Amino acid sequence: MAEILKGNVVAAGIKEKMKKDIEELAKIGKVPTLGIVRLGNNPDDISYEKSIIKNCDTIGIQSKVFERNTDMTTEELVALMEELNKDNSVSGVLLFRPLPKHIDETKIREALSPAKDVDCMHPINLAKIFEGDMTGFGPCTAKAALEVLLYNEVPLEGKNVVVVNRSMVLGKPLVMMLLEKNATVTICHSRTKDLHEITSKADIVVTALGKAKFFDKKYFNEKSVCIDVGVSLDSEGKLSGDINYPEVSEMVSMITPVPGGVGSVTTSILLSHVVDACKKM
Ligand SMILES: Nc1nc(=O)c2c([nH]1)NC[C@@H]1CN(c3ccc(C(=O)N[C@@H](CCC(=O)O)C(=O)O)cc3)C=[N+]21
Repeated sequence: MAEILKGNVVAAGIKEKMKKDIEELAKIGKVPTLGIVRLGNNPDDISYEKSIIKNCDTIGIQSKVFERNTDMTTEELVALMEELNKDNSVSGVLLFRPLPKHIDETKIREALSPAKDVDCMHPINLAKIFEGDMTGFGPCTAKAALEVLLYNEVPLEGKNVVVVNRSMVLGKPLVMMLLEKNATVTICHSRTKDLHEITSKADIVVTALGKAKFFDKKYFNEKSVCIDVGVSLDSEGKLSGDINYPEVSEMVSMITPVPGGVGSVTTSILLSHVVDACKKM
């Protein structure tokens, strides 16, 4: 049986530090506030939003949801970002991605002020990650996957890590963060041939496909450390990760569950960024 790497213990440490900061801010009349921009009703956006609002409420951070239709234009979304930049009652902004195909993501990324960019979509903040500077706002999901590995003292130096995701939200920045820890990294994606041949030879596999229960036993070995970042609904409508959990957890050495794994850490990291953004305002 694999060791189950739960997110709540990792998140608890992050929240503890945050609470002290929120108390200090309250003394000077400041309440950290997150603006959430959501286009449409993607299940993984909704799942993240629920987790964010629940955590904001318990920890004393304000959240404001800006819900818009998926047919919104690039210009309208740029205008919303500019409005939020000027809004002194908003400390940080999260825009759910991927965006609808007709939206020009480049323009949107540049529209948000880097100081409010708590999920690292502005090119300036991303560039820092690619230069090996981990001091700014990194992408929350990528940071969460790394935090789970660090908290559980999984060795990274010289290890083979395969990341199945090539997005700017997760795969590409995570690979840069792992390089900083001296891991040997491989990115796989939808056109990768014989994916299981590559993942089953790795020490650590990070999955983020958004295909419920896609990865079965043949993708892993007995020593595999499995970090499941996928969030989607299975055929019964239940929240599920990319990994066929019951089957795979019998075989590998460590695995994160969904829900209750990386997701809960992602939320805490996002909120800690909101607190940091508020401190600098
Ligand atoms: N710009 C951007 N950054 C993201 O980081 C991002 C995004 N867009 N789009 C959507 C995906 C999805 N995602 C989740 C994070 C946490 C949970 C989470 O905390 N889930 C809870 C369960 C919540 C429930 O029960 O519904 C858990 O895993 O325990 C879920 C999903 C981040 N994403």
